[in-house]
Amino acid sequence: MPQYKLTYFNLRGRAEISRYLFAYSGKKYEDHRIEAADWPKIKPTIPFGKLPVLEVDGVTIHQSLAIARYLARESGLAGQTPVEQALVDAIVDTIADFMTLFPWGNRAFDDILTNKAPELLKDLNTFLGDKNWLVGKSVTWADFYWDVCSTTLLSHKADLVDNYPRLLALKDRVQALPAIAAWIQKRPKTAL
Ligand SMILES: N[C@@H](CCC(=O)N[C@@H](CS)C(=O)NCC(=O)O)C(=O)O
Repeated sequence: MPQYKLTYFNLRGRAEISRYLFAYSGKKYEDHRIEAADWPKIKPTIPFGKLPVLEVDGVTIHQSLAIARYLARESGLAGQTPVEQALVDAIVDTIADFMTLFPWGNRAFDDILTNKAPELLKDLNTFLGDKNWLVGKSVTWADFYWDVCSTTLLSHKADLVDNYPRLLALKDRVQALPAIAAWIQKRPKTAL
């Protein structure tokens, strides 16, 4: 079993999708959380100077979605066929595009949630339809990514998904997976 070390700030943020994947797969890893005050001295030691990074037996992988995709492939959560894998990636990229709209900490945040989120939610809801999972017949990391990102969005606007009970039910389904439920219970409580 490789030695894994995931380094990020003490936030859910861009590392939480990988923490879900570790939790679900049961793989042991070091959940290394650095203090924001220590970042300036750590940054020059990190390839490409951004977090998260995942060290796998001494190899450092950067970019949160590359890390998560790698973990998902390792655990059979990346889709069962090449087409499913492409659809999983497309859904993740769609949600990621939306998340990158946010100037975090800026007042425009509320405008985006009110004016831009409905388009994404409508399309995701249509894509989900009456299926249990976004892609294929079993859970994938696209379902995890929806749960992780929407949890952050809902912490800013609690009624954001109220018009989409199937998307809310999908969150419940993800959070009811025993390994995910156990992780949510024990993870450090952070605002983001
Ligand atoms: N696309 C990259 C973005 C990485 C990124 O912007 N990370 C932020 C934290 S969420 C960071 O390291 N900020 C500190 C800095 O840029 O010095 C990813 O998904 O990993």
